[in-house]
Amino acid sequence: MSSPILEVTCLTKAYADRPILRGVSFKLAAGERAALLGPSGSGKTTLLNCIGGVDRADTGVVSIADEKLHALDADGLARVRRTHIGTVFQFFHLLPTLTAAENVELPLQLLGITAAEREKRVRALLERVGVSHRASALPSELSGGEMQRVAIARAIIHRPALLLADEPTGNLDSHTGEQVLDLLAEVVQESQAALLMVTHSDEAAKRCQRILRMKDGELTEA
Ligand SMILES: Nc1ncnc2c1ncn2[C@@H]1O[C@H](COP(=O)(O)OP(=O)(O)OP(=O)(O)O)[C@@H](O)[C@H]1O
Repeated sequence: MSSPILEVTCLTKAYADRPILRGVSFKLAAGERAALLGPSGSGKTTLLNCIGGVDRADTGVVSIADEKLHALDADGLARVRRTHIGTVFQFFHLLPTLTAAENVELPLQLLGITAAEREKRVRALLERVGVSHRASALPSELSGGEMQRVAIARAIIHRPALLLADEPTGNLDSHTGEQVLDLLAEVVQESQAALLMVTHSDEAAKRCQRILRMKDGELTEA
């Protein structure tokens, strides 16, 4: 069997001596979609941040596409994040002074992809996520659903192995949220990325094959 895209082993993290993650272990394979559920304050975002290289775990191992995060310096971590990880946030986090197309293009610029190739891929992906007619719009001119479609395109444009989503529908009405969830599931399926999605939404969890639950710093699988 091929090695997992994401392997988390015995991860621990404390804030001011208060344990938040108490030995979290799980694996995700290519094409797998996992919902991460749990009460507020149970450590879901902390876990996502340690996996995404935004925060460092105290002990334990996060391995993404066979790269062990704790062994990397800041440059190495930035490289792994640019290459292997895409992230979708609740509040979209689009850069306000860039157009939709420029936001989506950004990860490819960071990877040094040529302008011609960037333009081709951005155009095709905006088409795929249903916002090609809004390519020249600034984020402030987009609806919430359009912003999240653009953000999803930005998260997958560089074909990452791992997609992290933190409450991707938390700021959308339920109908728009369901459309965005369908899109997210489809693009993950098409790209065979692994998806780890923090959510409080049953609708979001339904679209995942695996349900992981955080409780008191420990992870269990339903
Ligand atoms: N930088 C930090 N410094 C200190 N404590 C923190 C920090 N970040 C998070 N915490 C605490 O760690 C605990 C877990 O937070 P986390 O955001 O991971 O929970 P969560 O499960 O994602 O919650 P929610 O569902 O409300 O977003 C909380 O009690 C939070 O206050």
